[in-house]
Amino acid sequence: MTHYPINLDLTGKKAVVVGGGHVASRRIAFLLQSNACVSVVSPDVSNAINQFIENRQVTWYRKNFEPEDIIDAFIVIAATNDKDVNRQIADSAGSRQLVNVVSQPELGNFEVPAVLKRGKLTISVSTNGASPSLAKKIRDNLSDRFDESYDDYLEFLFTCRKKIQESSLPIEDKKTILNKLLDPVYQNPQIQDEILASFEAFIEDY
Ligand SMILES: C[C@@]1(CC(=O)O)C2=NC(=C\c3[nH]c(c(CCC(=O)O)c3CC(=O)O)Cc3[nH]c(c(CC(=O)O)c3CCC(=O)O)/C=C3\N/C(=C\2)[C@@H](CCC(=O)O)[C@]3(C)CC(=O)O)/[C@H]1CCC(=O)O
Ligand SMILES: NC(=O)c1ccc[n+]([C@@H]2O[C@H](COP(=O)([O-])OP(=O)(O)OC[C@H]3O[C@@H](n4cnc5c(N)ncnc54)[C@H](O)[C@@H]3O)[C@@H](O)[C@H]2O)c1
Repeated sequence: MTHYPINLDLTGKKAVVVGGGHVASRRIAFLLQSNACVSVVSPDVSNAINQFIENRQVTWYRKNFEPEDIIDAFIVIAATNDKDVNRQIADSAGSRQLVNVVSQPELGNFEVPAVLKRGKLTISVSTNGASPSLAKKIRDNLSDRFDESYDDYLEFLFTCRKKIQESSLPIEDKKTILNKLLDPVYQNPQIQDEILASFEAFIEDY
């Protein structure tokens, strides 16, 4: 079996995380970064989750799981340390809900990759459950190669691409310029500023 990789827009979508431990904390942090509307159902929560609750970023239902907790959720994370409860969560979900089961991934319909974010750049690494530790190691190795300067570089490329698309250049020239901008020289912030300051002159050179 092989999985279909996608990047979901979760803005304003209801996410319910069941369990308040280590894995739940990781899931919640990422769901919040994705602008989901997050609730947690658990008798206790980690310090990290408690901080989110105090900041009113997450709603806490301090209780054990019951099937009605996930009725209107778009995305459900079964992250308790009780396999029977995780199975019950998966069984309670409807066929149109996204469900991730952290202890028995085959009971859900998606798995979570190891992720490196640099602004608009997302690098996701998955081993389809063969070795989550390898996914994490590869992600960590890539973090030096794609350092924080990529945040600004991606913004620069995004701005340039919009300008190039709006221009009346022939499609082949547009592609040529877009590819030129991938030369490492354009990762230099000073050069990026210079190009943006006189963009018309820059595209005329090509
Ligand atoms: C990548 C990452 C993303 C994240 O979770 O955020 C992730 N697991 C991470 C780490 C990790 N997980 C585990 C260890 C201990 C070592 C080990 O057991 O190997 C470590 C290492 C560590 O913690 O250092 C234990 C573990 N994991 C799963 C099971 C159940 C099973 O395999 O059946 C068990 C046994 C539990 C038990 O003992 O009961 C299952 C899954 N874990 C996945 C993702 C999905 C497949 C991804 C893939 O293969 O690429 C999948 C299938 C389902 C899912 O979770 O969606 C995250 C690192 C990212 C980060 O740190 O940012
Ligand atoms: N997918 C992964 O990346 C990964 C990594 C490590 C472990 N795991 C698996 O995930 C499970 C959870 O790991 P963890 O480190 O977060 O565990 P944990 O012990 O830190 O947290 C478990 C949480 O589940 C809550 N809980 C227990 N029963 C509940 C119920 N009936 N209703 C609601 N909440 C309930 C507990 O109160 C606790 O907050 C592990 O048991 C293991 O099987 C998965």
